[in-house]
Amino acid sequence: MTGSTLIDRLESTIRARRGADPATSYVAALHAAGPAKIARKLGEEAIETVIAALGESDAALTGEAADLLFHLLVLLDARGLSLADVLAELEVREGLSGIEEKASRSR
Ligand SMILES: N=c1c2ncn([C@@H]3O[C@H](COP(=O)(O)OP(=O)(O)OP(=O)(O)O)[C@@H](O)[C@H]3O)c2ncn1[C@@H]1O[C@H](COP(=O)(O)O)[C@@H](O)[C@H]1O
Repeated sequence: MTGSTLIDRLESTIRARRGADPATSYVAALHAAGPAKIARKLGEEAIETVIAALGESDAALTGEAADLLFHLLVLLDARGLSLADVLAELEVREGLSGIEEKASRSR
């Protein structure tokens, strides 16, 4: 399974669950709690990922990283954005760093 297929599917699910019943949907519960709650959860997951990276097993780190990525997708979706927008920005930077590399090689 390719990463992009999984991410596409997860992003569609997140979009579809936005307006679901908060009692049965975690995504809907996050949206019902508001953007500050979504941002706070992302921050918590980031901290948990750092803690796992510094002293826990690879399995623990993988699990925390999955939580982090999931909450990032929810946060982006809440702003009408998607991972494709982030990847587009990284692509621009890749192009820029290629230009800088060429420039420094020709100096
Ligand atoms: N991938 C995920 C996913 N990863 C993590 N989580 C939830 O993220 C939360 C992580 O928060 P914590 O570790 O702090 O655990 P917690 O104490 O339960 O969280 P809080 O009560 O503090 O908010 C947990 O409740 C997890 O269940 C996820 N919830 C949903 N998904 C995907 O989103 C889809 C839609 O989910 P629903 O909206 O619930 O239908 C699901 O089918 C899944 O594919």
